[in-house]
Amino acid sequence: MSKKPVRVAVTGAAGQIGYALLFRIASGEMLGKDQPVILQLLEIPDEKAQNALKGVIMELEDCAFPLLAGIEAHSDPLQAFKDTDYALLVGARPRGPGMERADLLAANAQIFTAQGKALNAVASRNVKVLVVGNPANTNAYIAMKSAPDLPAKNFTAMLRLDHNRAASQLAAKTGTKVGDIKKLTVWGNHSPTMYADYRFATTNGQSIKALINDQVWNAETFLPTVGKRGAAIIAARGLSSAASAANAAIDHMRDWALGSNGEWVTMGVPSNGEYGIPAGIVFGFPVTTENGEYKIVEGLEIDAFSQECINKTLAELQGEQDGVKHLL
Ligand SMILES: NC(=O)C1=CN([C@@H]2O[C@H](COP(=O)(O)OP(=O)(O)OC[C@H]3O[C@@H](n4cnc5c(N)ncnc54)[C@H](O)[C@@H]3O)[C@@H](O)[C@H]2O)C=CC1
Ligand SMILES: O=C([O-])CC(=O)C(=O)O
Repeated sequence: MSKKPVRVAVTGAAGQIGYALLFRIASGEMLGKDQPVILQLLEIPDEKAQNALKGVIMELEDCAFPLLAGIEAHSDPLQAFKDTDYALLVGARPRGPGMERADLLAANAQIFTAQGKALNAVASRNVKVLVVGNPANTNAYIAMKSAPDLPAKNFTAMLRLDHNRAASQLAAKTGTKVGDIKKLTVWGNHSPTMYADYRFATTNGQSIKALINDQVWNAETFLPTVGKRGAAIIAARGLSSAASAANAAIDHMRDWALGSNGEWVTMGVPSNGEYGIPAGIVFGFPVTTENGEYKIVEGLEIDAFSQECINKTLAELQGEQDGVKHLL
């Protein structure tokens, strides 16, 4: 018997990430080739954005995806999030000329407060939320705080692009295949302060740290390359990462929904105090996933260098959280 369709809400659906994301969700790459989906798409109530969304919907129709059981276009989050099982919050206010970080935080705080409240009011009580729009960790924190009737653990932020970027750099450095890399993680904020940590990672069962054996490369080449990769893409393309961001969103949601088969993946999730990260902070952690739930990998040793990196990214997140405190 065929499965009942699930509802997938995507915000910023007419944007660049949306264009790289929707077709893959509709073809079954996120939730499985046997799972029908209804897409509930949200864009701002602006003629140009709504027209662009119509065009994307026409293209989705023209793909004749057998798993696509319905498509809706909305400009109101209370409609877009109705009964939704999955919510990918991609749309966010980009930084404009002369805008300071605090202005960006305030503009996005408004968006994610409203969307958190709407999820709280109308989404499935088990909705799984992924925040992609930047600043992703803090936006996820705002949405979570604005949705007190939903489980906090259902609000997550996207660190998977950083994880995938790190895996790719390590595969190149060790001359091995990216698919052979296990037990990699990225701690902290989705920003240049994130700490990509390969101390536990293996490739074909061999320790990557032992293979590379070069802390100067780690500190002076690897970490800045992964941390500044978003800026490098913008410099090269004139636009920020879109296909790779959409790919990471698919990876994040697929693993959360369908399981990681015991492998570590990185998710930004609210801390329960693990590794000394204050409860509630949405932080990149190593997790394993099973039966639609994630579990933080605990008990890893944190050495002095790693602690310093974790403290730095935590301090940045706490600064962001302080910057929006008065709005929550
Ligand atoms: N977490 C991560 O790893 C990454 C995050 N990003 C972030 O993802 C976000 C989206 O990126 P792009 O698709 O390239 O941007 P984009 O500007 O091409 O598209 C964003 C879309 O969101 C819409 N939007 C804005 N506010 C909205 C709201 N309140 N409700 C619904 N829709 C809204 C806009 O109309 C626009 O169509 C940006 O914040 C970007 O910085 C990008 C790459 C990686
Ligand atoms: O850097 C940006 O603006 C987009 C982003 O988050 C990334 O590519 O990691």
